[in-house]
Amino acid sequence: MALQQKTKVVLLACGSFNPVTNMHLRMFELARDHLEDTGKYRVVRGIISPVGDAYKKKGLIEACHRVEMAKQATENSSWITVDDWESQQAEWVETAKVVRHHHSELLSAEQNVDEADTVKTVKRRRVEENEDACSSADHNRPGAPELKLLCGADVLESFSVPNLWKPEDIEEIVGRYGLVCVTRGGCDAEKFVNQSDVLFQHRKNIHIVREWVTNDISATHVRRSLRRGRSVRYLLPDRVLDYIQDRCLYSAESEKKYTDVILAPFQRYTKNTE
Ligand SMILES: Nc1ncnc2c1ncn2[C@@H]1O[C@H](COP(=O)(O)OP(=O)(O)OP(=O)(O)O)[C@@H](O)[C@H]1O
Ligand SMILES: NC(=O)c1ccc[n+]([C@@H]2O[C@H](COP(=O)(O)O)[C@@H](O)[C@H]2O)c1
Repeated sequence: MALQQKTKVVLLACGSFNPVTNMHLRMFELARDHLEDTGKYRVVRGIISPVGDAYKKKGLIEACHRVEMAKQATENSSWITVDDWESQQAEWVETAKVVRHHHSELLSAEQNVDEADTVKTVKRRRVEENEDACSSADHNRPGAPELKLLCGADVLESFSVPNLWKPEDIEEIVGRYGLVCVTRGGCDAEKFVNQSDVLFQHRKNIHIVREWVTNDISATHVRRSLRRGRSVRYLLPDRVLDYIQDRCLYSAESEKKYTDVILAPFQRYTKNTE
């Protein structure tokens, strides 16, 4: 009974995943525990959405590899999946648009279930018409799942970087969908929310998840260690490490990619404000 009243949540993480690390996976587990501890939510799915190549971040290797590594990393997870829609778009896609896309996918999936259920329910009603009223609880459908953006505190703090995010996108993400933010060394997420009027206004929709074990595994650190021939075992799943080593994916050469190229959001917003 109580389980049915909980709001279903799908967590969406957008990022480079260059490459996916154990911390990316842990971020999902921490967020799920945190939301479910409130007693209000049931986290039903996690989605990793690697950014497309057009994001042009320094050292970003091809999306097909980043997607494949994320798939290998989540192979044993019962609830974290990888979606390549964003990575396949020719242009860089704003995160608010990615969230909108996944939200509408969720709603249509839910609608399909509803339609199938309506047919079943009509048939079943004919059989159950004379049955005890208590059995009608069986027809209650839980609401559509909510989609929340999952990120680290560095992404939250990047909201204040000029020309990186559109204010209306931030408002839409925190106001309409919601944000789950995992603390990260060097960032003070609570303070940041308190100092921003728009974030403070939507603070009930911003869930800050504290990672008590300081864990600053970063993809940058992994790439740097790989270039230097240092071990990165246990910082990322073994399958991902094998995938990288089999293809020599990260090198001094790959790190030079997009050097001196302006990051897609800066390019877009700087142009638009001229
Ligand atoms: N150690 C960490 N703690 C909390 N959040 C993290 C951590 N590592 C990554 N994240 C979050 O995971 C998401 C995707 O991250 P991303 O792919 O940019 O990884 P990254 O390690 O920050 O990458 P890079 O080092 O290349 O900048 C982001 O929301 C980021 O904040
Ligand atoms: N305006 C925006 O929507 C905006 C700006 C900067 C980064 N992002 C996203 O945040 C993520 C950040 O990834 P990195 O931390 O690897 O740069 C990416 O998915 C990127 O698309 C979105």
